[in-house]
Amino acid sequence: MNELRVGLIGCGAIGKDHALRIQNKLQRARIVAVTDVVRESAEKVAQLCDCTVRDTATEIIADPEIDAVVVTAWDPAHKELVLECIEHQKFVFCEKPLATEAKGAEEIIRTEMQGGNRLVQVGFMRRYDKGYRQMKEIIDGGGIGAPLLVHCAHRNVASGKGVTEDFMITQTCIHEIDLTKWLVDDDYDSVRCLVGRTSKEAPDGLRDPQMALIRTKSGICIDVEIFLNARFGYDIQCQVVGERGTVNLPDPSYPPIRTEAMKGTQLCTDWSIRFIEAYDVELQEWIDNTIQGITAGPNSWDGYIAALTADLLIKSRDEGGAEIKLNTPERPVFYQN
Ligand SMILES: NC(=O)c1ccc[n+]([C@@H]2O[C@H](COP(=O)([O-])OP(=O)(O)OC[C@H]3O[C@@H](n4cnc5c(N)ncnc54)[C@H](O)[C@@H]3O)[C@@H](O)[C@H]2O)c1
Ligand SMILES: O[C@H]1[C@H](O)[C@@H](O)[C@H](O)[C@@H](O)[C@H]1O
Repeated sequence: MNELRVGLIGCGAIGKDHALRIQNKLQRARIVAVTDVVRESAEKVAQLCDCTVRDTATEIIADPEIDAVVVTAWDPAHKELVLECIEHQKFVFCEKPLATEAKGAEEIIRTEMQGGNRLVQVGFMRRYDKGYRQMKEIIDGGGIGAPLLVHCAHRNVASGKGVTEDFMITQTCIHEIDLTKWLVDDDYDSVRCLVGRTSKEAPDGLRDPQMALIRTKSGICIDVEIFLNARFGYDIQCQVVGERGTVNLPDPSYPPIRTEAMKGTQLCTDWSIRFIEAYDVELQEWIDNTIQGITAGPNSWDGYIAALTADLLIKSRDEGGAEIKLNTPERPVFYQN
């Protein structure tokens, strides 16, 4: 196969971005069809990509002329769409989270293993970001000694419409849940989630910010600030403290400006720009691997462990911040890269 024929399900913000990057920017793939429960959204993207619109997701997944599927529908739809892809033995790139609860992700790994072929990649794109990759290289090379602590902040300008407290964990913190495990190469042992004073900027019913605390099996302590209504910018921070030094995630580079007795640099205001290069690298690698019939990158097992961790963070938060043990199951050989 020289070119991957891709069908995309969910034509909202990231669906449109991914469709356009596959169509115009990346190599060896083409969007052939899109769908969305809101037909107008699919039509807009189809027009931009010069491809067809299908009435249902099944018409994409079951089409023998489509080699692989990109799922960019909203979180609660992921599980069923991925299961349907597995049923048709179709390669699928699913945006995070793989499922909104661990039991959904568990069903996916069971079905995928029964089918005998690894087909799923989960959109944990931070692993493809240059800054995080540089940090990992330094940590793995022993550049700061053994990691002891990880400090993360995940700040959005504003919570989107309909965002719930559970989404703060399953949709936002899920990035750090996957990322820090990968960064320090350790499994999680226990979690806590604390809620303190809520910002007046947060909408009613959303206790924002929240703080996730995770301890790994080797004893590394990780804190993650989740702040959806931080207002000042889209600000992603990460620092790993080791026995002999620290390493920080570099901020995106912008020219320093001096004006009106102030100096500074611009800040991003959303994820689509902050991680634009990571999305490009992630999807290009997915395309290249899929053409060869390989799945690499974050797989369903990573999606499952992330969902399990998220479930327990929510439970801890709802129980007033109690520490909860994880008892992570061993990664099956099937899911070892
Ligand atoms: N990796 C990242 O950094 C990143 C960034 C943004 C969004 N996401 C994830 O991507 C997904 C989409 O996010 P978004 O910001 O584009 O949201 P969005 O609300 O802008 O778009 C979601 C689209 O999916 C459609 N949809 C919902 N259920 C559907 C179904 N069953 N079949 C077909 N279409 C369906 C909606 O009509 C909407 O057009 C979410 O799961 C989100 O968590 C990931
Ligand atoms: O909080 C948002 C995150 O910062 C983004 O990276 C996306 O994952 C988006 O879906 C979340 O709502």
